[in-house]
Amino acid sequence: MAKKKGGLLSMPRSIVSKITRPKIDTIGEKSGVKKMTKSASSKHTRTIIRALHTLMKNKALMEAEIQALSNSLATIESNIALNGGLDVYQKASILGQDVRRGGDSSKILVEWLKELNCKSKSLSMLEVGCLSSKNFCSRCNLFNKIERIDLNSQEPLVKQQDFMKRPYPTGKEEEFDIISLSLVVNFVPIPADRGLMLYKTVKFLSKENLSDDTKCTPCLFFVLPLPCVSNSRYCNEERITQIMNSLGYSLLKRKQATKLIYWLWKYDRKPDMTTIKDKTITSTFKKDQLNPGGNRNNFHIILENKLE
Ligand SMILES: C[S@@+](CC[C@H](N)C(=O)[O-])C[C@H]1O[C@@H](n2cnc3c(N)ncnc32)[C@H](O)[C@@H]1O
Repeated sequence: MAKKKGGLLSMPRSIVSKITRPKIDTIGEKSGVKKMTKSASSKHTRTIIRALHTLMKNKALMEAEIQALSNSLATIESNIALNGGLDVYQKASILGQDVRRGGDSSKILVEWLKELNCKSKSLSMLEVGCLSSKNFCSRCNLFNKIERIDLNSQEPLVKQQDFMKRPYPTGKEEEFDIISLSLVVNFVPIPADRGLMLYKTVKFLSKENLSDDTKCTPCLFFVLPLPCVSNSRYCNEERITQIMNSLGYSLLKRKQATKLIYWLWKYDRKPDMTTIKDKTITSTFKKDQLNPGGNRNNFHIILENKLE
């Protein structure tokens, strides 16, 4: 449940707040159980007994909390299953694409690539969160290689793979000119994982043309539902720009539609010039209240200092 390992740090705060520390930490250690003799004072024995009571009370509290959390988890899981899970969600997304935005988002990517004179026909792309191998970019003749992945593949041309667990490239042939993250980052439930996902994109991009202003690759096509930046307490477009800049990206194209926002970001800084050095980024982005107020959502992206 909690990420940090070790002692109280790993417990939910609700539990920790109810836990009282016994005066001695561990029964049976130096404090005297083993050495206890008839001569032990009654004060000393009372301390040991009280400590054990406290530990047992803490244990019972924790077990009750774990049971409650496990019940809540089971309810959430059964609700997900009742709604058909990811599979039904994806089928609804495929059906919903045309109605929602007059075609799939890759149409905008292709328009932009053409506008930017990216007509090489030899581009490679990694499409993360791919629902269909028949979308616009698959029919546009700009790409000579498209690798499509999804957590739950809907067809054989889409590989079932979690981008977060994809091994990093070991050579140029495993890198891509373009990565597409269309409506995927908002799908990731944990804000720090959203940041990690964006960070990981740079690992998979080709480093060729990095500082060549005349080229539009390597680049990232990034799409979010508009309310993620227009109506979130903790995120706005400026924050997205800061995060992307800190990762070495500069904005090439932007389009705001009624429900979605699209960006094309060029990865244009040599690794030694970026803010990422030795797996540490100098700028960190936390859950800062940027737009306080009611009727707002809580979408945000956390970019942590230390990255894998
Ligand atoms: C809302 S759909 C978007 C699909 C499509 N890209 C679009 O723009 O319509 C989000 C998809 O992202 C996929 N996804 C989320 N996290 C992922 C990850 N870590 N690796 C691969 N796919 C992921 C989900 O399985 C889901 O199919």
